Amino acid sequence: MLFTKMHGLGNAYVIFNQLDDEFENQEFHQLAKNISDVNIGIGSDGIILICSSKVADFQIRIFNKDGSEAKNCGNGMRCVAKFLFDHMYVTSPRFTIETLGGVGSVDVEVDHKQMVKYVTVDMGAPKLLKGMIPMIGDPFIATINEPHSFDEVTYNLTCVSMGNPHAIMFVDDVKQFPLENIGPTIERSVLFPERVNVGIVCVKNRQEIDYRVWERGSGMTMACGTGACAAVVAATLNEFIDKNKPVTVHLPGGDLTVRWDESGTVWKRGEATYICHGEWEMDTK
Ligand SMILES: N[C@@H](CCC[C@H](N)C(=O)O)C(=O)O
Repeated sequence: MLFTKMHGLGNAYVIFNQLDDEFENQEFHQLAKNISDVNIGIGSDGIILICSSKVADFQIRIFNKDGSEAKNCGNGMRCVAKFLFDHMYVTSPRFTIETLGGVGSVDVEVDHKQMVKYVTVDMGAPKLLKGMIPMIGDPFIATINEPHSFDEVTYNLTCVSMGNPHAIMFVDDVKQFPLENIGPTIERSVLFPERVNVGIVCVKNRQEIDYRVWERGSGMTMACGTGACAAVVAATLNEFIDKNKPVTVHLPGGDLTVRWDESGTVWKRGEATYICHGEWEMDTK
């Protein structure tokens, strides 16, 4: 089966184009675990399948490194948009992609070789109520700077769903904060029945934030597109930054520009990059 490995700011996915060549009888959860493994597979943060859609131009399915299926993937959307436009599955620079979290539109910008360099994704409106995250507690209230204790330490959480759930904390220094240790505890806390992506944010000024993430199902990654959007929404809700102004999000893998506009939509712009193309040997697994 032919694959393309791509990354969005170091958040790497092995992409299988199912438009021309479909997997037969595959157990995708196990496949994602095998492929993502750096020793017995290709090594990635997960896999993405590009499929046809009844409601949008294309559909993607996203599987994390641990085999769990995710509802949305901001970096994956940019990678898939680049793949589809560069390989001429679409000629219009604007098209739509369906995920389990809904339909988003993408706008591509090309370089001098007519290859996609930047992609802007309409990430939709964030969901804030606990019932929509989902998170235990009153389903009709939002979680903004709410104290919760994990491993006997209290952290203030702001929770945002961008199709997938994010718990955001504000810290003084994202590099010094021990996210590797506390991330897995919060991810699997009883507070979050579907687990959660855990992000830390340091606000540099009203146009710039630092962000690091522990991803549900994939662990530490170099970037998370939905997480960067959730971080900007959380920083706005806590009045550190302003709605409708573009914010540069500095991630370990590079920068994204995110804007939460007055209509409620979150826009995200950034790069997508090829790593390699190859063939996955189905028979040997
Ligand atoms: N890295 C992605 C998000 C992938 C899914 C996430 N781990 C989840 O399970 O919700 C992104 O760029 O948004």
